[in-house]
Formats: sequence, C-alpha cells, structure tokens
Amino acid sequence: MSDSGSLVKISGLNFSYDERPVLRGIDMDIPLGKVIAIMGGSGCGKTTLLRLIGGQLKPTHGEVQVAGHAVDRMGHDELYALRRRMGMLFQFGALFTDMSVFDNVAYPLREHTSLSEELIRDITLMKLSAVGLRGAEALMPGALSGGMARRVALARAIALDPLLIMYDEPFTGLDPISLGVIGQLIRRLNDALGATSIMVTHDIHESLAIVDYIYFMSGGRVVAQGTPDEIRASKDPFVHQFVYAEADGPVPFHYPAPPFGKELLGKGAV
Ligand SMILES: Nc1ncnc2c1ncn2[C@@H]1O[C@H](COP(=O)(O)OP(=O)(O)OP(=O)(O)O)[C@@H](O)[C@H]1O
Repeated sequence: MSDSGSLVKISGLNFSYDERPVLRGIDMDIPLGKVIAIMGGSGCGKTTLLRLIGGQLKPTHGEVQVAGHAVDRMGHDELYALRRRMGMLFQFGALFTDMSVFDNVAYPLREHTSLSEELIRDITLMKLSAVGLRGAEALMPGALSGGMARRVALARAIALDPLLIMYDEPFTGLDPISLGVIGQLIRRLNDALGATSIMVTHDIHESLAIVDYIYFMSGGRVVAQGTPDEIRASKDPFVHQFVYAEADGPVPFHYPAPPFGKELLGKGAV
C-alpha cells in the first residue's frame, strides 16, 4: 500500500512506562477508510497503543504518523487541531451523567467550535438520528439501557465528523443483540463519514463480521495479522486460540508467578 493511502502509519514503535517495556517494535499501516481491530490478551499494550496514536503518550523509539504527520513532533496547537479530528469512545462510553442525551452529544461542538446554538442543535439531532436515538434527546443517561448509552457515546464521538475514530473495547458489558447493533453502527458510521476506525476489542466474532483487517498483539509485539478471511483460515496457534477461545495456547491464562509448589512449600516451611 502506498503512503498516500494510509491514515495511520506506525513504524518501529517502542514504548516503556519508566523502565518497563510495553510495546516492542510495532509496525502497522492503516489505510484510509478502513475499520481495523486490535486484539490481544489483557495487559499486552493495546490501550497504550491508542494513547500513542492520540498523542497522549510519546514513543520511546519509533514513530506514529497520522495523516502524514509525526504525532510526537507536533506542537501544542497542531496536536490540538489533530485531536479535534479524532473521535474517541472509551470503555463503557462514559457519558456525563448530569447532562441530557442532547447535551452530551452537543458537548464537543460547544467546546471545540464557535457554531451558533441553532446549528449545534441541527448537527446534534443529525448525529442522534444516525444512531437511531433522535427521539431520546431529552433523556438523562440514567434512564438509558447499556446499548442506548453506548449509542449516545458513539453519536458524541462522531459529533465533529472525525477523520479517525478510536474505540477502546466498545462491546464490553453489552448483551448479544446490542453488541451486534453497535458493531454494525461502527461500520456504517465509518463508511458514511469516510473515516478510519481503530478498535481495541476482545470480541473476535464481532470483529470478523465488521472489520477489514485484524492485528493480534502479544507481549508488546504484533504476532499475527490479516483480513477476516485470512484469520478464519489461519493455522497460526495464536490466532486459533483467539478464534476458538481456548484457555491453553500461546496466550498464557496465568499471570506470571513463581511455581505453585515452591510457593506453597515455602509458606509451609515458615
Ligand atoms: N500509566 C501507567 N503506568 C505504568 N504502567 C502502566 C500504565 N498504564 C498501563 N500500564 C501497564 O502497561 C501494560 C499495558 O497496559 P495496556 O492498558 O496498554 O494494556 P491492554 O492491552 O489495553 O490491556 P486490557 O486488555 O487489560 O485493557 C500493562 O502491564 C499495564 O499494567
């Protein structure tokens, strides 16, 4: 793929929290218009990767480019302008509980633009309509089901017509029907906006249904990648473990610990 076609280009990316390496040489090329999933075991660095793309963290080595510009070399104003073009949906959506559905979705427009209240109203209603919730504008978040709240969070994430939308575990805590609805919405909104979407998720089946490409991470590295068809056909043990939700495989079930026998004996001997 040519550079002109990629919205996010990650090259040789390393990142450590203090001295502890979390990402170790990540390369990704995410084309404009695509929806991609990043999967991997707990703590493998997925959220850290999103924060590096968003410019909240700086690489230890390597580079993240968004729309042809290195994120860590941007000045304050440039980074602010870029963030305005990025929609983020964090785990559980995190709506402002003391604001109505309407005010939640209008919030980024009021914060980041100088549009008239009349125009903000029209855009907000259009965004709510895009997620099927125009009629719910006056409700407070406490009155929403989990699936509806997630849809409001989606409407808020796309309020400013983002170039790039990042989702951190958008399906967590949803029932299977809402999960399918949110998955389809992520795809439809991406395509309608001509945006590019990156989602960190544990849901392999929803990912296979809606994304263009999947990266699997382990130990801070990309260990497998491919289109949904390639992933379904893959014999890679890592991919197999994810697709078939097996406890035993390359992704360890246990957090690293000293051998059990040694620890128990150690305690018994005291
Ligand atoms: N602010 C921080 N300071 C120090 N270490 C951190 C910080 N944030 C995350 N970590 C550590 O970095 C590693 C990667 O964390 P990250 O949240 O990116 O993983 P993840 O793949 O998103 O995990 P999960 O799927 O459980 O959300 C973890 O071991 C975590 O404990």
